[in-house]
Amino acid sequence: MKKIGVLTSGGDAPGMNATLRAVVKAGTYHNLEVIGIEAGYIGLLEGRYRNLDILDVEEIVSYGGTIIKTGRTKEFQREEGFNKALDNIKNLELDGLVVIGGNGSMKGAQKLSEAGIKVMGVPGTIDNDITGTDYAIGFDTACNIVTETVDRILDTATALVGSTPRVFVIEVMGRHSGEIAMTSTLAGSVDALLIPEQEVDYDQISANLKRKFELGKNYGIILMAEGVGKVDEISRELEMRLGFKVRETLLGHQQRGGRPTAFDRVLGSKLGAEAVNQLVKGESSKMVGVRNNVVKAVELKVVNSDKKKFNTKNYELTKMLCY
Ligand SMILES: Nc1ncnc2c1ncn2[C@@H]1O[C@H](COP(=O)(O)OP(=O)(O)O)[C@@H](O)[C@H]1O
Ligand SMILES: O=P(O)(O)OC[C@H]1O[C@](O)(COP(=O)(O)O)[C@@H](O)[C@@H]1O
Repeated sequence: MKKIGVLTSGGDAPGMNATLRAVVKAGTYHNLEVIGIEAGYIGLLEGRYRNLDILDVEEIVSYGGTIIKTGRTKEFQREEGFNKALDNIKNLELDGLVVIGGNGSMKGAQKLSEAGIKVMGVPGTIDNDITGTDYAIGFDTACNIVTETVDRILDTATALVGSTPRVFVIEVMGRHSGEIAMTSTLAGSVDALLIPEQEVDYDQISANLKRKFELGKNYGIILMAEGVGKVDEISRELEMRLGFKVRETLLGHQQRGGRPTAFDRVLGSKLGAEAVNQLVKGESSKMVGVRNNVVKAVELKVVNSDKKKFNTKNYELTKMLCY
């Protein structure tokens, strides 16, 4: 093995740069040339790439985003585009490819491996919705940003006394996954959680809030994942039941920016280096992940065959903490 490629794909996630640094460092350590492919599968289609050496990545461990850019492209999923990508991998004479990304990216990685390319996946998505790993790179940073937002809203919620209680609904990312909202509910002072994995019961939420208001609490904080609906519509539903104005916060892409937490830097460093170690050992068609604090490689076909198991224990705990 002489030359490997690396790309970041799908939604960017804080910690992708720490992962890239580890890939380049581990590759260089193993005497490999490392090629950074730009903008995910777009770079494979368009032949956009550059050499990465240790000086390119020396300082990036603390940066958000990804220095080689990420991207989404439907063309890669079509036969013609996919074949173009395969030709470019062959022209580049890559002996292996590290794909850092989310669920869609892992599906693309599996297709490449089925076409004979030696591929190793690394889970990178703030959504933490990938089977085969307890944590994906970026999730911890996103949860910290959401937790800080809840703390800030809590300060203003508790400071101002009005004629009616003040209720705040915060929409966080997660089209298909409530992981960010659920974990941040465990971390902050939250009264209700709305996630796409569970049916939303507006009556139960407003009854719980009213019970707390009767106890003397004069505010409420609700976290909802974007997969449940729009924050303004959810707020109107709650207003109808509560009988007063509900305030909305749409957190958006702030959750994907800024410096990665130490957790995400360490995770990215471990998984990036392990992806290269696995390729050097001759392994392929796998994704490196962390299970019970141990770094392990899982077959991509297992990763892609199942939706990540919902953490029922965490959900039960949120019900108690929100009560
Ligand atoms: N089923 C698939 N087969 C092949 N490639 C895919 C598939 N799904 C997604 N991809 C590729 O992976 C890219 C990233 O996927 P996407 O779902 O947008 O992000 P993420 O990897 O973060 O989940 C897509 O733009 C597409 O090029
Ligand atoms: O940046 P975009 O294209 O608006 O995408 C937003 C989506 O990307 C994410 O931040 C990350 O999703 P992926 O990692 O699966 O791409 C989602 O939470 C969010 O719904």
